[in-house]
Amino acid sequence: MTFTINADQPTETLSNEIKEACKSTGFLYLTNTGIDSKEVFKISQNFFQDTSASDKADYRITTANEGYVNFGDELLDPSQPDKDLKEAFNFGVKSAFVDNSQSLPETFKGNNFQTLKEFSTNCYNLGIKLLHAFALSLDLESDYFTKFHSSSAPNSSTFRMLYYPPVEATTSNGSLRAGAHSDYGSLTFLFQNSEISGLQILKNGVWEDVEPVPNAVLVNIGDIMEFWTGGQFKSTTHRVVKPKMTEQSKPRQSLAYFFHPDDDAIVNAMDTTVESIKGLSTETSLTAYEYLHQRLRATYTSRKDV
Ligand SMILES: O=C(O)CCC(=O)C(=O)O
Ligand SMILES: [Fe+2]
Repeated sequence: MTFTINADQPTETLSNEIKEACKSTGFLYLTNTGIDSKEVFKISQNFFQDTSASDKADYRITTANEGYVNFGDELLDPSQPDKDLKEAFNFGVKSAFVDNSQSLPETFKGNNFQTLKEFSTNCYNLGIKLLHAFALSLDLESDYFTKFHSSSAPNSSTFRMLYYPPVEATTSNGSLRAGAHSDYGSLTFLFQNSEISGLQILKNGVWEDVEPVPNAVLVNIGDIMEFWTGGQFKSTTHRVVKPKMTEQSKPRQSLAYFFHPDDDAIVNAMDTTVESIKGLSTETSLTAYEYLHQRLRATYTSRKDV
């Protein structure tokens, strides 16, 4: 993982710099994003560590993919025998922060709500800047992608807090904190608490460590963007393994912002010589909503909510 790029530069230059990263692994670190995640990490830590199991259960994940994912609930890679070693909380970006319709635990209300909402808005704005840069790097009109990412239309963008408890505090035999998967949307921003290792990407059949870079935001391309660009941008498989022995007494925390197109956006693969991308014919024309649910169904045959 060698790409570390300064976000604070004109979109035209940014587009030149990110092009190679998007076409090779689809993973890159962005520095100087201006997004401060410190408070959000604290809010997340308080929720996972100080909320009772029964209070958490009141907000159990819904069929709309919003709410609390209990430890042992999720299996990102269904070929694995053991569930992921993690807890999570999903905010539907539109329902939590635009419509105020997602029911939230007390700890996410008041000032904390404002902090979370601002963080989510900052991620959205950075996402728009990157989508402009993506379009320019492919010699397209600069609004080619952004016009399908309005902040208010129905969309599946999700802000997710992740909490991986200390390994020694769990009794599971599982070895993966997050099973191998690729993300589904346009792009993902991942904020990590920098001292805990474990994230890996699959490159040419080999798992490679992605070491955290302090104060940088990890960006990765999602499946829908890979399809949209006719396979030019890569949505790479990744996972989170248990950390080094010396770090196993500490939890890993991360914050993921999954940026998706509007549900009704029609996604067609650009001119391409590739016949299919991740099992889907490039002749197919789908809405972003249909695409997402097709991918979810293919990956999570055991999930009831799709
Ligand atoms: O927690 C992490 O570092 C990665 C999580 C991830 O890849 C995901 O939730 O999609
Ligand atoms: Fe992921």
